[in-house]
Amino acid sequence: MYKIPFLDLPPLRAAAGTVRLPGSKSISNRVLLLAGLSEGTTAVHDLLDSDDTAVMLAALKTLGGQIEAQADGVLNVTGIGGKLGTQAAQLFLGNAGTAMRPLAAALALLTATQGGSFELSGVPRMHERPIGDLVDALRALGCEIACLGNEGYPPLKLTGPSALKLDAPVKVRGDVSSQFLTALLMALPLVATDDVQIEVVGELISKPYIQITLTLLERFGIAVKRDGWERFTIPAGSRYRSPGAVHVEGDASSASYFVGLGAIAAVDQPVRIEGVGSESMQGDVRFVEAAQQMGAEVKSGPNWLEVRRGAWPLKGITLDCNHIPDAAMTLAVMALYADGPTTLTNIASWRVKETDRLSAMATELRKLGATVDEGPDWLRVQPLQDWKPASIHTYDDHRIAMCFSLAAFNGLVTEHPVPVRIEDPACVAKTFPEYFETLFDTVSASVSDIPVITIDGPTASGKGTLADEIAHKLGYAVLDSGALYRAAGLAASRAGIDLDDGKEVAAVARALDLRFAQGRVYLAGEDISDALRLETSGQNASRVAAHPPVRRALNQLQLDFRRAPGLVADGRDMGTDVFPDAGLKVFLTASAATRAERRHKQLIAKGISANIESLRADLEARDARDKNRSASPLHPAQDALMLDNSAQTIEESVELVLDWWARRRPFKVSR
Ligand SMILES: Nc1ncnc2c1ncn2[C@@H]1O[C@H](COP(=O)(O)OP(=O)(O)OP(=O)(O)O)[C@@H](O)[C@H]1O
Ligand SMILES: Nc1ccn([C@H]2C[C@H](O)[C@@H](COP(=O)(O)O)O2)c(=O)n1
Repeated sequence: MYKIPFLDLPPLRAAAGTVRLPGSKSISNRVLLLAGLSEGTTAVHDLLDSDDTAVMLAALKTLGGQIEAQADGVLNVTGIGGKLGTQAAQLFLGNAGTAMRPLAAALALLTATQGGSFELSGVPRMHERPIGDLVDALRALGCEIACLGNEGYPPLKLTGPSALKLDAPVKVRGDVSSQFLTALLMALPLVATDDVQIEVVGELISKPYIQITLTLLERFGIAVKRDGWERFTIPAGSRYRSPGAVHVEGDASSASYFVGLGAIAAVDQPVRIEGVGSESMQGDVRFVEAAQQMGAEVKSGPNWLEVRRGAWPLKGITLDCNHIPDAAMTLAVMALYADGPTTLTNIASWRVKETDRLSAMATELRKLGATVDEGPDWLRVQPLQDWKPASIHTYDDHRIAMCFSLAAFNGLVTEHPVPVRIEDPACVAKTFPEYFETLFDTVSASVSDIPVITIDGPTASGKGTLADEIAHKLGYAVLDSGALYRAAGLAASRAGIDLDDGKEVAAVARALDLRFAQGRVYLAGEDISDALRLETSGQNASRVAAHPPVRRALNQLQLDFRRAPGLVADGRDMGTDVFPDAGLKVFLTASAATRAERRHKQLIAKGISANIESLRADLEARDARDKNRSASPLHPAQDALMLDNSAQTIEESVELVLDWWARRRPFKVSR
């Protein structure tokens, strides 16, 4: 996951490949609660691992549930069998509506019948998300609930025991959030000694989510009787029983980004999405129909989808999105690529989600240059030709971060493509922690659009340290090109080849079986990272690097590191020869004395004895060879910025280079 302040998406061009979706958030948290309330142990397969499921799991543990993770990723949840394991607790539920609402209802009823005192709280935004209609329904049943901040909003305090009145139908509003009805449907089986009726007041929104609730309740032994979408009856004697094992479907709302991706950019090959398909129980799978209306070509199987671009530009549509409230946000960004306006209606529920999504979508789309009109429950988006480089604020809302990634394909409709900045990309942790990694595995960009920062300079000037830090802060990949020359020198000397024989060493370099993973370097499967850092490896690298055939042999390997979202490359000729079009070139130096001292410290820290004078002599000899060779000698590129860090800390160098980079980015918002 990219835990950085912002992630810049370069202009993207095409998409293809297979995406395995993380588990559905709605199903995951419902299954966890039902398993947590049941008798027996439930083996939960393919559970979503995210912020929202983490708070639910923590709450269940506090209430007496037992959670055990198996080595294969399956989670065994042993439920409380309807009996509270504690009489008092404070539960922090983050910004997880799928935890706050149903837990509040279940715990209110259990507290009423078994006694206790519980506080349910969340992040500040959770305390702005209404829960009053559910609280009213629970109070009418006899539960004692106090709103500790504003009336009708969390945090909540539940106390008991108190007498429950279950003989009259429980009334709950269905037109603000369907989660209130879901909460009652999941909680009332805990106390249904007689039939309990729920009556929905107002038109029920998001019916597919209620269908998920009913389907899962049935799996846990509760056969709710449904009379239209207005009346539901929990049968007398209902009791939760574990079904033994449950498989969580992939998240259909998360599928929408890849369906959108296919519709926009899968021209040659489809985007295949695994985890949801024609047999999905999730309502958001019907997003596929909306994408088809906009022009997508979609094939499907029971739990997969394959999406390609059909009509292009996409077709503007008008759609009542009541049945796909979450996925519909993706349509608002797809609309930028349409042939006419797209109007999304019946989306008032957007206003009470992680943020006021209606207002947020309109604001952020306008930053891109789009013309957007909004009403209390609708949004109209015009197609966009004149794109502006925008820094998208994400409001701690995973779906805003994910759907705006589709704006990075603007190069398909404009001659002047722009990058898109996604602020706080880690907010995707709510449902799809690896979203951006998955996206980058599925898309391609024009090489010249992928940003590169080069850091060249003499040995021990701190290039690697600076490159790693900058790359980490920007979410970019790193190329330590010296490691390639070091590996070539190591492999050649192990093979007994004369290091001055350029042709022979080049043959070795061409055949190198190198792999880079988690900061380590592997040669034919062997971890050679430590061997590469030896001083002899540095000297040997400098020798083999002087041969033009060796440099040519390693050239493509270096170019292959240039992948979205970007690259920081360090070496001797990164800015001069390998990436001459780099967006920022830094030439990093420090005095020979400083560099010898740093290298000395580095070696001593590793437990390797070293002499500072001979280190200095070695590095000066290496500098001289690297500067004076004919092939790609070490010298600053004409357009490089010079940085002597002799008197700087690492942090100061990093800040300075990030500042130089920020000044070259087209975004208005400063770091
Ligand atoms: N600005 C700095 N201030 C103090 N120490 C630094 C600074 N930059 C780097 N160092 C330290 O200097 C040592 C050498 O840095 P590093 O290995 O990054 O250099 P390099 O240029 O990549 O070397 P090589 O070319 O040999 O790979 C490290 O121990 C690092 O922590
Ligand atoms: N782009 C590069 C990178 C490295 N080399 C050579 C010259 C260096 O002395 C040697 C080791 O590099 P280091 O790991 O110390 O950065 O490799 C080069 O010629 N061009």
